[in-house]
Amino acid sequence: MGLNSQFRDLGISETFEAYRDHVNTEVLDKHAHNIKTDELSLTKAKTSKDKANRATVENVLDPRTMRFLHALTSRGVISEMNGCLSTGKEANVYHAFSGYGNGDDQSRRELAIKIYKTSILVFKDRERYVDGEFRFRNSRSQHNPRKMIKIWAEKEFRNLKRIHQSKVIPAPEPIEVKSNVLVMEFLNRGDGFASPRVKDYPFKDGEEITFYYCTMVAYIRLLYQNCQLVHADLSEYNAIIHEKKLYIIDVSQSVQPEHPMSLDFLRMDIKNINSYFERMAIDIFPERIIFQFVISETLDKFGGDYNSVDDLVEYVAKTLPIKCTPEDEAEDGVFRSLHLVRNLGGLEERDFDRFTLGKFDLLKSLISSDNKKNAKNFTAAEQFEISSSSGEEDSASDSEGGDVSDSDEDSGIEEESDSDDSEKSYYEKTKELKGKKHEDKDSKKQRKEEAKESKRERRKTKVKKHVKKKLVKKTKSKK
Ligand SMILES: Nc1ncnc2c1ncn2[C@@H]1O[C@H](COP(=O)(O)OP(=O)(O)OP(=O)(O)O)[C@@H](O)[C@H]1O
Ligand SMILES: [Mg+2]
Repeated sequence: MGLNSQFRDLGISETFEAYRDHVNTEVLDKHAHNIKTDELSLTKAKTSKDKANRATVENVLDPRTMRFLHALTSRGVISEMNGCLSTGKEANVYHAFSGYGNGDDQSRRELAIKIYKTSILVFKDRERYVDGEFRFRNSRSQHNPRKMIKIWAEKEFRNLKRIHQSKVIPAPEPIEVKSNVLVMEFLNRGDGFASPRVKDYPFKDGEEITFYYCTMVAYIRLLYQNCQLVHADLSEYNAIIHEKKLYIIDVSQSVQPEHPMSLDFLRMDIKNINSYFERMAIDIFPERIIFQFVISETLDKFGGDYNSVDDLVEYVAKTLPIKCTPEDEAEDGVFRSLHLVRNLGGLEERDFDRFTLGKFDLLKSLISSDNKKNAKNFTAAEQFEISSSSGEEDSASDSEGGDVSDSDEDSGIEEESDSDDSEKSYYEKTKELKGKKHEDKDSKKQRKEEAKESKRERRKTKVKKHVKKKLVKKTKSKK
């Protein structure tokens, strides 16, 4: 079955011209009652014209969008517009052709056209992805949804371009962007159908599933390290298997690592990918371990090429430990609830509350193998904040020479606490057991005494909570 019949089944098989006429008629029919045909009043006429121009069909094809499509046709970017491949919450994706040849003509090419919906509601929660993006600092128009959508389409175009040009991760080639219309390469299965999403791919066996899982994990790292991006909506729906290769799509919401929420998005991506592959009944890796694998600049015992997908996939498959025990699950549970803070700029008031509840962690304590290096990366002011807000972390490294697992264990989880062991979370306890299981009674006692003493000392010079808040506010307002 060819594309045309595929689209016929969808009820759409018109060429672009016919399609446009059809759509325009629909718009007229739908909004005829709004268009005044009686006596002309200048102000009223203006309103009516405005309404008709903004009326949308399927939330996508409003007359403005049709004009952009027409402009792309006039410029030869699109020669023929076909049916709809996907109607989503935020965008519809259409199939189209460029060029006029009949198969053997090189210029004839299949395209995927993603048209962002111009309805306002859907885009409401999207600001958080654009907010905090350095690249979009001047172009944010959060009060104008149409401008917002334009930014959104441009963002997807730029992100796609970045990924495509990196040549390390396959992605559809971006071709054009015009307002809310994005033109890109169409990933074709070869028989007229779009290549399947991971969700729909008919995997042969567990080995094949594991291969794509490890590839996905390697891609998350490459996206972060090479493309400087966190996908932020990664799932089995937003990856396509095309010619046996995994392609990443739908990158409009992707952010750079500097984005204040990038680490939260990264953690969410890892969770989504893990939960899909877990359902596919293969062994998966702990989320925290994948997180660490993604953000660590260098990898332990890695002799391969950091730009090579194959080398990274091999490393992932051979090196990352399998998630198998209830403790692993518990650790991931805590990992998901940690508030990830990259630096002072990301500190919020709620951090202090979370901190006292034991849910606070700092990036540097999350990635144990990068601990020392990251600690050095904090500026003096940041160090001050960190030490004043996470006393235990410092006391641990003071008293124990900054030993990696120890500072990890004590990473500021009980700031104000005179809390005893019973108040500690399951996670802290298991971590402690793991880190200190070879310690004898006396040295344990001594270590605890030292820690208590150092806590006592620290309390004497402790910065009060309200002072800390003020300090953070000051730092923020300086930015
Ligand atoms: N370049 C492409 N080639 C082939 N198929 C594509 C291409 N781009 C998108 N698709 C198909 O269209 C679907 C929707 O695309 P995409 O994920 O980019 O839109 P979306 O923003 O997720 O829409 P929504 O989230 O609202 O569902 C994909 O799942 C995929 O099946
Ligand atoms: Mg999608």
